[in-house]
Amino acid sequence: MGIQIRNVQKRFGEITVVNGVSVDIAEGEFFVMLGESGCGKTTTLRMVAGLELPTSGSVHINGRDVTFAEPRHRDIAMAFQDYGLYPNMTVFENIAFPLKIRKVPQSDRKRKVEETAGKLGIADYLGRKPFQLSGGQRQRVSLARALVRNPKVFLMDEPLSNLDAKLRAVMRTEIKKLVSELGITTIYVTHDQIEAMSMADRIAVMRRGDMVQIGSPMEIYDRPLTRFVADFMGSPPMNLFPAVMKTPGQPTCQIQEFVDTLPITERELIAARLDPAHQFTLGIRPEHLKLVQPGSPGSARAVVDFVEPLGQTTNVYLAIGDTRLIAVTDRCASQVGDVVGVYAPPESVRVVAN
Ligand SMILES: Nc1ncnc2c1ncn2[C@@H]1O[C@H](COP(=O)(O)OP(=O)(O)OP(=O)(O)O)[C@@H](O)[C@H]1O
Repeated sequence: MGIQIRNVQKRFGEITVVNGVSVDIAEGEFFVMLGESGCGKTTTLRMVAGLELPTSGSVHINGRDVTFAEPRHRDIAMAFQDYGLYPNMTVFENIAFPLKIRKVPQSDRKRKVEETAGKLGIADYLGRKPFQLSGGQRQRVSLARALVRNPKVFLMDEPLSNLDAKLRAVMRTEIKKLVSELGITTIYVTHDQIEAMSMADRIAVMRRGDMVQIGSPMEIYDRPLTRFVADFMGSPPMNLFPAVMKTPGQPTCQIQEFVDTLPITERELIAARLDPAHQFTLGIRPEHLKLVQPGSPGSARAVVDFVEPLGQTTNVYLAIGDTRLIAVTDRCASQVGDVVGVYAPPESVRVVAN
């Protein structure tokens, strides 16, 4: 049950845009495909929807091979960035439309429309036309229309990207709550890492037609496997430093103080996985760096380059020689030009493939 995507590849002429992607999405799971523009997430979603046929590979939905099935035979609902509402129909008629074409009796239709509109907080607008609604209300109507017939699978492509930041935050919580309550298997496409982190049970980070890492939001945030993922997830991004293994188990890095404090398990990992002289990257999240007295044991001397107070936290931009890094701290007394110590707790230092 759920969705199985097996070795799905898509070529448009000479260009391969999806590169043999495989993933099992569990029943009721909220699965997010996250990546930059053009990485193939929409194309992958469209192949699950049946709007695009794979060049090779297969898609199973709830145990059935639907690789070449028409979209309407897949028992899926879809919501996109442009709401796709019928402008001449009222909100009621828009939401009722999928029930009408499935010949659901009129009395059931009314009940289901009112129930779904209630869940999405648009019960008061059923008599209006789409042009009489705000963007957020229109998106709610579009979601109601998708959900009204209790689909098993819900596919969403950047449904919130036309909304302002505050409304996006509200809507992402609402969507997540609603689809979890209804137990619908969901694939959600976005380029917004905050949306992905806050909504997903699992995220697939996509790059150039591949799913480069799949895991829970915190797994991906805490243990990015590659430099690309480390850089992509997190704002401000992870501090990344080139490192090299000159002697097995003894890495050297631009900021040697951080490497010297690496716990032994990380050293073993490095020693086991990488050849001497092999380049890799060390990563440290900005919130894990600590500002300490200059000269404190295990710390590196840094100059404060810029201080960016954000209210709850402060971004402190630092320079250690030519190396730039960012620390996120609570309130920060440091001023531009101050010399501080920067300490990276060993357990927070990550070894990342280039
Ligand atoms: N019908 C098509 N013919 C040729 N190339 C296409 C076609 N559809 C998509 N592409 C190309 O495939 C690549 C992946 O597109 P896709 O829409 O899947 O990316 P995406 O990750 O969803 O990006 P975005 O966030 O911008 O929508 C892009 O380079 C795009 O130009």
